[in-house]
Amino acid sequence: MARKAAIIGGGVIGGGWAARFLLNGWDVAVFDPDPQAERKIGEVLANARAALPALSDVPMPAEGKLSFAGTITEAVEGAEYIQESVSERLELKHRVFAQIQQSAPETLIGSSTSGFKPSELQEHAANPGTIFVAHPFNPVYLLPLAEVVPSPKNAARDIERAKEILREIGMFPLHVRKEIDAHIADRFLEAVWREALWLVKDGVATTEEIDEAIRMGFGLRWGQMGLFETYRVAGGEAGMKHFMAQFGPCLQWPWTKLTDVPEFNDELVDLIAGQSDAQSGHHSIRELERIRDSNLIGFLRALKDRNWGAGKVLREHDARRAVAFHDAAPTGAPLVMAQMQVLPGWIDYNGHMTESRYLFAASETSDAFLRLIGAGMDYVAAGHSYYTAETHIMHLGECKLGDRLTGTLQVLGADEKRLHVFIRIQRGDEVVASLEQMLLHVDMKANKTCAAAPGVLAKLDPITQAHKALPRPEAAGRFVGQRRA
Ligand SMILES: NC(=O)C1=CN([C@@H]2O[C@H](COP(=O)(O)OP(=O)(O)OC[C@H]3O[C@@H](n4cnc5c(N)ncnc54)[C@H](O)[C@@H]3O)[C@@H](O)[C@H]2O)C=CC1
Ligand SMILES: C[N+](C)(C)CC(=O)CC(=O)[O-]
Repeated sequence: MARKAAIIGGGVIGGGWAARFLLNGWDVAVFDPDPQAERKIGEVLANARAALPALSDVPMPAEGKLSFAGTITEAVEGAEYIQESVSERLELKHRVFAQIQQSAPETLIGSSTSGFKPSELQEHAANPGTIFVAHPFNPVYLLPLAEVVPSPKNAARDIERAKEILREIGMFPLHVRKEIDAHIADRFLEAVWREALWLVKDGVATTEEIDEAIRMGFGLRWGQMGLFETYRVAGGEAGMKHFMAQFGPCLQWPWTKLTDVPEFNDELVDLIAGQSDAQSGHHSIRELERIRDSNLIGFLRALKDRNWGAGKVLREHDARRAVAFHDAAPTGAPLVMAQMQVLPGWIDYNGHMTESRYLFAASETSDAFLRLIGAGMDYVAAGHSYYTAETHIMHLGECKLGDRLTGTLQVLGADEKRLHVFIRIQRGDEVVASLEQMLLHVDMKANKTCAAAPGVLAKLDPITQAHKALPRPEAAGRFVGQRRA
């Protein structure tokens, strides 16, 4: 029998909660008077089904059953857990809690509220001790954080049970020990939001410039080390105390319109530095720098794979250097088309780079070559592309975490429809894998081969001719299991 959660309020956030519970195997009953609620939740659920499983490396549980209740009473019947996500109006939340507790007086109720304190939510409640804050972040089905904020009226065992339920659906329940308006995260968001509104209002920056300032810089840092660990590293080997000493005086400078700041004194420095030492002191600064850099490489590669934000910048930089490199460099050698680093997610249970990542590395190499000859994303968007029809991979060496790899490409032959290449994945001068591939040029709409565009062939031909002078790789034409000479 699946466990049941009740979602009261099925908008942006309630829909996300419903998806999070459903995809983790819970049955979900939603109550929302909006006649569009079922459609809207269906759209959120479609997003979640397309996204959440991609984060899992184990099979997802069977999806729970979704139902839409006609009343709050029907929704909460038999529910083990209730999440309230109605509009951010305190009197509305009070009314909803009262309706819930008429039929479920003992069931835990998490509120998605962005800013009300639990003690405010609990006012007038028949059983205030079951109401607490469980504040999520949009999209709830992907972002794990839920700020769990109790008041003294909540029993510790109830809060621990609520936190365990949130963990079971893949969330990170951050226990906020002292209730305050907007909890922890929303206070940061509000501070940044208000400063951003001033910058736009005063004509200092546009919304786009502010977003670029975030996602090209500190946004990447905050996503993997937050604020304090980032600044600890920024303090260099002298750590947080040095950082505080250097940047403490800034608190008196007009660096923000938020002017209510704590007095900068030794007590504050010792408090911050002491907690930073307790949080991160088990790593040296150099270790933190390597962890930071490895995390940022993973983030940036993920963004590059999607050609988004800072990843778009990386792709554009590659394209510029590729053209410059190949315009200048003689094409009488295999073309160096890709550089990559073996990331933690590439390591398999044998402790080395997993086999599929060699094909990924070759794909990065061939994709870069296709961009070089004008058959990149814009060419694909116009309806033509090269599809890989055949690959022979030879695994020649083990790659380990952190190895820096290079992908080179040699054209073995080409005509208007076919592109026959030999790719080497190298660690320095060592070839750790070779891949012989045949790619076919395709009309994607007709889904059949066709001649490549004259502009593409014009860029491909000189490389093909130049590569005829290269020695044919010994492994070219081999079949699987063929004995080596
Ligand atoms: N939108 C966001 O980025 C975030 C919002 N929150 C919080 O989540 C809560 C919901 O916000 P959103 O989902 O963004 O708002 P929303 O406007 O998308 O959804 C609110 C839903 O409540 C429904 N509703 C209104 N009265 C109701 C009632 N008596 N019974 C049941 N449903 C009722 C509405 O029909 C609507 O579908 C708010 O407390 C908000 O502060 C929390 C985190 C992020
Ligand atoms: C803007 N906001 C206050 C609704 C933001 C949140 O509450 C959390 C989030 O998802 O950013």
